[in-house]
Amino acid sequence: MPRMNSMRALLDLDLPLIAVSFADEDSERAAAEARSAGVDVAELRIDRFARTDVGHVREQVGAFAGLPVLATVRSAAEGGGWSGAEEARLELFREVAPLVDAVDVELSSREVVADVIAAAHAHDALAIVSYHNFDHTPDIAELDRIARSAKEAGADIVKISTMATNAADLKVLASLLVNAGDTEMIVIAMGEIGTASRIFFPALGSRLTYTFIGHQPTSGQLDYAETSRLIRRFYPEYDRRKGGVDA
Ligand SMILES: O=C1C[C@@](O)(C(=O)O)C[C@@H](O)[C@@H]1O
Repeated sequence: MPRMNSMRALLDLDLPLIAVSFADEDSERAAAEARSAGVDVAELRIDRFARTDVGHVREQVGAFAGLPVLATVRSAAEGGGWSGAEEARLELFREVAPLVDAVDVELSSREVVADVIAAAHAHDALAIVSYHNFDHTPDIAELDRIARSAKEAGADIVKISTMATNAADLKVLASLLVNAGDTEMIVIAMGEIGTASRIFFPALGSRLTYTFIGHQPTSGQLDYAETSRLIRRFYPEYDRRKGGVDA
């Protein structure tokens, strides 16, 4: 039976969307809180789970039923917690693809990226192809090249998340968004200087902003409550248009 991809339905509204990242701690409670708070997307950071056997991972995804779910198994090479074999990571992606709305795989994960995208597409899940740089923001030519490669690899959404160390970095990332053409993008400037990007890059077309409830995972992130307040403040359409989809 074809299933509805609820993240795609939200994206189609063309509004800023707010994700909260979760590991596998007390998922039933966390999911209930996310549902009642009106979180748009639950990002499951499977790479940060205490256990990654298939049964456990499926159960965790199940706990978030009713919310759009994005599955991430971030490689250690890009700042994630996955240091296991690539084959096992691919297997996890294949297991969750039929259960989730989107997956996030790094462009640099050359061994598995094509297969992860194919697994997502086989189940009508969106493929986010990502690039992270926790050290600096590369120049615009390099970022353009990365974004083009991710798109060519089959990304539905290209995600670029880099450390901003000065105002010029913010401008580089903003120009990437402004010149994205028909490439769907998520662009994040990490670090304290980048905090503004988490609220204002959606105005330039960034499709998702990442937040947390509880412990701050990445420098510069605002928590869900504050993000949600600011998004509502700056995007008056947010509540009005989303109402129809969430119901
Ligand atoms: O890559 C991203 C962006 C992020 O690192 C951030 O800085 O908001 C948070 C991660 O959970 C997510 O997968």
